[in-house]
Amino acid sequence: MAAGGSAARRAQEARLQERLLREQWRAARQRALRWEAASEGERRVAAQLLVLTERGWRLLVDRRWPGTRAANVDMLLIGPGGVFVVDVKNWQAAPETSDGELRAGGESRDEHRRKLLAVTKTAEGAVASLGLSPVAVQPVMAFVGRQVNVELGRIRLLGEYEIGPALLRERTRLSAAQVRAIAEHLERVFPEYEDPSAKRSAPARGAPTPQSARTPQAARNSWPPVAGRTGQSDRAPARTVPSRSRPRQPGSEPDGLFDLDGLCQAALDEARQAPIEQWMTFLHPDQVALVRRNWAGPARISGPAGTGKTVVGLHRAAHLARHTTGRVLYVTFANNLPRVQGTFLKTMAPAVADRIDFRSLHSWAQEFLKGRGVPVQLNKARAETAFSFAWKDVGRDSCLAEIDPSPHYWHEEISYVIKGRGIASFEEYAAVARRRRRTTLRRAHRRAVWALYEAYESHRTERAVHDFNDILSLALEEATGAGDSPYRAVIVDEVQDLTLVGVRLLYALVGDTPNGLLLVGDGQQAVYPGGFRLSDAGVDIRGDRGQVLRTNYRNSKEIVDAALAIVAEDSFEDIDGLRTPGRRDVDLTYHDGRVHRVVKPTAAEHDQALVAALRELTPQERSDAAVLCSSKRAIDGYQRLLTQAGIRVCLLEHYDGHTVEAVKLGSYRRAKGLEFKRVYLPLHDADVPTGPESAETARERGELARSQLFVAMTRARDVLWLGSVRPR
Ligand SMILES: Nc1ncnc2c1ncn2[C@@H]1O[C@H](COP(=O)(O)OP(=O)(O)OP(=O)(O)O)[C@@H](O)[C@H]1O
Repeated sequence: MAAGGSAARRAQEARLQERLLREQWRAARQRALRWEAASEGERRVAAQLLVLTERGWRLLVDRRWPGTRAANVDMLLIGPGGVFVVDVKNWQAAPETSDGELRAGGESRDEHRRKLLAVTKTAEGAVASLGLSPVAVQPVMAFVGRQVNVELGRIRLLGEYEIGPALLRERTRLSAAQVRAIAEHLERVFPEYEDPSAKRSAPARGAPTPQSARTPQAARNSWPPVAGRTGQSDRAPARTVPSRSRPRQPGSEPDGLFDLDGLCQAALDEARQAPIEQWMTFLHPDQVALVRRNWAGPARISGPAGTGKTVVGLHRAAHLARHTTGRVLYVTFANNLPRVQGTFLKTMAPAVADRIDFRSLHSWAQEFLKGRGVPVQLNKARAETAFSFAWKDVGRDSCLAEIDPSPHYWHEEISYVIKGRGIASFEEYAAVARRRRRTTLRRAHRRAVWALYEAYESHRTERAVHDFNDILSLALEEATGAGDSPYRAVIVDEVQDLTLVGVRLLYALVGDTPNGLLLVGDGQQAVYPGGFRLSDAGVDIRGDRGQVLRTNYRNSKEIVDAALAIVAEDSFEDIDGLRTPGRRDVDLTYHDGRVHRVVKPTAAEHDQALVAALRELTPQERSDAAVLCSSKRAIDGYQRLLTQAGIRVCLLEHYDGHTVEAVKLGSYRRAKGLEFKRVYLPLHDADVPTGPESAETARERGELARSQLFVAMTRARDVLWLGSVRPR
């Protein structure tokens, strides 16, 4: 559509929004004015919130705080944006926040903050029993006659006129059915309050029941949330900031009760926002229990693909940030995943997002070293040159070439076994169990590898450069015994992809402190060579500190079966040392996904079929689709092909979790931890050996290729497109 056309459409939408809001506002105002059951302050705030009930929200007013004899909760508001516990304040003096404390008129009012947090906890407990994540429950203090919009820890302080727009602007977390179910549950848990000292007057006839201001179904449904595009949260990052509260300017309030402009703007913002993924809010009660569990030391969550490990990890991060004052590090091996996870967490738990660092291990280690004044000269290309020289000098003509003439295998041996494990002497290397390495190396071979390693180190230091392993080793040295860790807790996602030195480094940051280290991952999804056992790192996980998730929430049986068929013969050793068969049992909950196999006689026809399949999709469907490839060359080729075909592409390395109207394109490895409604794997079987491999190194490479393909296949929720070329 032309720019002018879309501007006209937007203006028309805005006019329509405004007209409908005006009608809803008039209806709500009439009801609020007739409603005599509440105090003046509550009535004024409720008047603001009643307009939300026209848009699918449910308002419970003046409820008894369960477990107390006489305490009440002013309001519980349940809507598409989540559950809000609202405490109304009609104070003479403006609220102030300083050093995390609530004050007014120069005096501490912190008991009000503590009470609101306590009652919020009760509400969290109530919704947790429905499988709703506690992070969806937010405490709000509403100030009558004030203009204020600040945060005090996780509490939002909002003025009478800000509260409606602010809550309306919240992203959609709950469906209409969920809102209904939660409201009904909370209505039971928080019964109507009866003031023991004075009975309040009943509402006027014809007015809605004040304790549960419901609207007729038709009216509530007249404003279903509209799926929009931006996916951006426009809330400021959560922090405690000085109060900017000031009395409302006379004349700035339209008609005394409502800020119609604010509501209109909020409604438009809401319409532009994409619906939040359901999974960010909902957890199974078993998952809620893990999120809240108190662990006396390091803990681990494992389980097959799609079983909610990351979801639990993210909620756990939010939970820890909420219940401690320190920072939380959420770390993975891959570069792009932390950006995506950070975006999800910000939407899910904005109040604590600024206390959780989402980082890839190497970028974090580099920054850590920089902060400590340790010079780092990371240079991948020059380090690789150093290895090429070393191979030429001492590798190429050694006994290693008999096992595998490709320098690549021996480069991996140095990276993942010697340097990845921090091995410092030949004797140590000679004795080490080379986890997940298939070749049998006799002492003479190990000597040759060690000579190659020493030559590499000498060429590397001559060039004064570091490789990625050096960064981790330097950081480990720096962190060991430093005693002043910047983190209260560390959560490691996809832990199976780390090297032993990487795990030791993260362990050094928090040690055995309670709730300090949480390792999340699945050995079957290892996409890098080599490996380690937790015991090698000295991490002791015992009893209930090792948890296994078994319900796959992502893939249908057809997709899981196709993926498991690839790795069925590959048993694997996980980081606890347990050997597990490739074909694992998993409980399935999702039934709609299907596998679409496309076999063509030539590469050109195969690629045409891919383009045709992508062209069939609507723009919305394309933004939920990913084309994944096993090599960089294939990615470059498909990027050209799709772009020429007029299909917009977003490389996975640029994807940050916000919705983009483009097909995602990237490698199997970069797709780790992500998921898409449609996954397209062109030439998926081209590089994957299926028969028995004779050479040990080929066997190892085959296993790794199958693991990577397995990871790529299990990213698919609704459609898994598998392309192959088989000449006739
Ligand atoms: N209790 C739940 N109810 C519904 N969906 C859920 C639940 N828990 C997780 N999910 C969904 O299941 C999918 C997989 O979750 P998640 O990515 O956390 O799994 P994972 O175990 O980390 O997967 P992988 O190891 O394959 O990366 C996500 O779409 C998530 O939203």
